[in-house]
Amino acid sequence: MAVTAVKSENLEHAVTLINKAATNGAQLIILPECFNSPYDTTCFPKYAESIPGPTSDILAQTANDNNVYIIGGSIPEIDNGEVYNTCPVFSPSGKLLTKHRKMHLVDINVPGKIRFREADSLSPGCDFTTFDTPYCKVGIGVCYDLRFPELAHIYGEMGCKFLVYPGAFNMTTGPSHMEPLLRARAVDNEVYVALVSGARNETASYVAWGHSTVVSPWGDVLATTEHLETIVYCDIDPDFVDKVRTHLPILSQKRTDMYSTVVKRK
Ligand SMILES: NC(=O)CC(=O)C(=O)O
Repeated sequence: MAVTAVKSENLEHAVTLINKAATNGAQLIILPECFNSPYDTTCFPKYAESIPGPTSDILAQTANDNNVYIIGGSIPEIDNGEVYNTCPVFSPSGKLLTKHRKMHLVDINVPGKIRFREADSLSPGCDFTTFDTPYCKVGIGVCYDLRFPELAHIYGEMGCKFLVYPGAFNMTTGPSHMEPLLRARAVDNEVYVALVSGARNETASYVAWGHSTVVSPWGDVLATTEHLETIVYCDIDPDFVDKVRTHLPILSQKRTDMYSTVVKRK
């Protein structure tokens, strides 16, 4: 999705795209990171709103109108004076099922290329976020969360077969890192993984890499795109997760007598 600086335009446009995807048969629809605001630390406090709030009300109504799940990308959320980068999730009846506040905030400095520090205006989330669908359990991260294998592993342990990351990789990290990270999380945990990005806008302060992609539990790229706005469609087969796990039972072959991933806070 191409995102502009005008929130109302972004919301209207998101609804148009969701309606189109649903008309074409999508049952679970994912928006990109920061779909109602520029991805810019100076914008987050200005665009921030509560959840539930105006943006989440529109997504709830749109989910209900189309009878689809919506993973609402992310929006700057304000709560008790703190601003979070938050992904709200809606059921086909328009119920807010859960929300994921980006747990790992971007703090990168590649000299001469990119310096970006979300903590300049955001606070980190402290919750693991999953929800059930009739198809499978889904785990949510937001963009930089993809870089942390422990989170994906914990979601796998919680029973998720599909991990979804609304994201906005950039022109420095995206070309080298995004697809390998998606494929690694998929193969490590034998799950489907999707990252949904905003379209590239060369005039924005943060230029997104784009390339929204879905990867199978076997590590194959099932669907992807370039950097312009489009809708990427993909069929997910939760039974294929079981098949891969039977053929390559690595998850039960871990040497948990020697190491483990421990959840310290629920
Ligand atoms: N925008 C992000 O959260 C992540 C990113 O750009 C990167 O990990 O690189």
